Amino acid sequence: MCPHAIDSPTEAPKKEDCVPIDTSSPAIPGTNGQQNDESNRPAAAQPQHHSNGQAKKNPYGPRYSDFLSNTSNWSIIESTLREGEQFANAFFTLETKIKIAKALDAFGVEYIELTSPAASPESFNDCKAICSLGLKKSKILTHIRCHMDDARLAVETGVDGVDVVIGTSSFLREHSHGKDMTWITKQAIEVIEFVKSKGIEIRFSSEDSFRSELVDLLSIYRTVDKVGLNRVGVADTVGCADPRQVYDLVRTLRGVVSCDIECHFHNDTGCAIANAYAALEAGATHIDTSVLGIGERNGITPLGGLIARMMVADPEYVKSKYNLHMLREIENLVADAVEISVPFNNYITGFCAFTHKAGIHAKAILANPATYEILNPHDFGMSRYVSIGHRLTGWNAVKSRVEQLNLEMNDEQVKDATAKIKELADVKTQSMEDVDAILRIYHTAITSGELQVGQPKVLQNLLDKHMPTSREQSPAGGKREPMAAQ
Ligand SMILES: CC(=O)SCCNC(=O)CCNC(=O)[C@H](O)C(C)(C)COP(=O)(O)OP(=O)(O)OC[C@H]1O[C@@H](n2cnc3c(N)ncnc32)[C@H](O)[C@@H]1OP(=O)(O)O
Ligand SMILES: O=C(O)CCC(=O)C(=O)O
Ligand SMILES: [Zn+2]
Repeated sequence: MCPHAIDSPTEAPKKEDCVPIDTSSPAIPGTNGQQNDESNRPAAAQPQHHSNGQAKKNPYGPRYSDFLSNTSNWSIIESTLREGEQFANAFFTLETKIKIAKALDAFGVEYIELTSPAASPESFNDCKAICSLGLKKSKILTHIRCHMDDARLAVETGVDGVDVVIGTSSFLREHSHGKDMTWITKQAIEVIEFVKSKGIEIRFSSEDSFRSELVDLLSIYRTVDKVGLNRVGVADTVGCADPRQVYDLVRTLRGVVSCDIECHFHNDTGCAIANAYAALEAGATHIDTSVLGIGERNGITPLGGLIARMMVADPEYVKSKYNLHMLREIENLVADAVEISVPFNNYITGFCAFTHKAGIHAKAILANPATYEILNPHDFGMSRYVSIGHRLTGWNAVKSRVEQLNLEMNDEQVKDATAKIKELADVKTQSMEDVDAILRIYHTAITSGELQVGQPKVLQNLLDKHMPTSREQSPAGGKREPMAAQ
């Protein structure tokens, strides 16, 4: 963790306290060796097949009634280097911006949005420098006010497109720029015509769309669409919208404009990913993201969270477009740059995103990972873990470890050893090393005849002799829950 982290870190993960089940774990009985067999994953993550060989429909994909849905046809406008720069802790040097831009390009985002060149001389220079990188996949956009001075600067930088924004809600019309809809419309047309005349892409967006009058929104969007532009944007600037409101507005807008529709969602009330999904269902074409969701206040739709959601809707489409194994690297890069930790519960890459703990879950996961996983960690270069050294463990999970350790034990013996692990874990969580030692001591004693099934006291004496720390209290009096995996 970086020294100036503003996140309150949870306890460091302990990968060694878990059983990695991706690599060599043998099957548990009665499961036909399927614990790592991803072909067993249901339609949520891959199409299933009828006996006639035809692919079954993904139950999480669009339904026939979703004729507007673009959940299998959408693009990312990655705004870490614009919205993300508005995050309280962000300061990006040109070197860092270049690293982030190259990583996003390698990941495969369609667009990278940069801070306005009007913000400062360095912002102007950085914009030019990133445009001259010649990225392979991502087009470069910059984000400006609806103002000719900003537009002139923007086109000088060499960007592929310009994202223009102006507030249309009464809040912003009164307190931000003080202009009415007539002025906004006239100004928008002038800026759009100018940017178009330079042969680059142009998008017009209404800031604070969800607190704007619908009639104002539809009127200005219809006007700019007639003028001709690449996209119009809808922005939930204060994070007030819910998925139903988003669906309704985007569906209405889809009937009014013929250009693409971009959407931008703040996460103040926790709806940023759901709103992005609802927007795509209603016919939006582009979603704004930032890495880890960083942005003004608590940020916007996170790149990883959007990917997680869209993988469920159409895994093959997402995999075909993006280099998913890079997600963790990009998140670490940005987390370091803005001096935060990746949250423990982060989508896909959080340290426990693919760690299974409770015995009931562990048994089923070992039989078929799709039982308790809607996403496959392998798709993102991640591993799955089963945590067993705690009081919620079960004999099936312990048996899987016994087999990994190549110890010959029957089910009765495994259950007996499991009871001991649970007894000890009632006092303190057992590390993977502890669990392995208990199992080895148990195995040796049972094989030599020193121990019989159902003799917990004899077993405890053996553990006291060979593993004197086995009953030690944890510093928190045995109440501390384990951290499971990395
Ligand atoms: C919701 C969003 O995230 S929108 C994007 C936000 N991004 C930024 O603000 C980029 C960084 N900003 C900056 O560097 C500065 O604010 C600048 C360079 C854009 C402007 O700086 P200043 O000229 O000092 O003005 P200041 O920031 O105090 O106020 C904003 C000005 O822009 C005007 N304005 C605000 N929004 C818009 C808009 N969308 N279109 C046109 N003008 C606008 C305001 O009326 C105000 O003008 P004023 O100088 O006549 O009062
Ligand atoms: O340009 C846009 O569409 C969005 C601007 C923005 O960051 C916001 O409104 O929150
Ligand atoms: Zn924003």
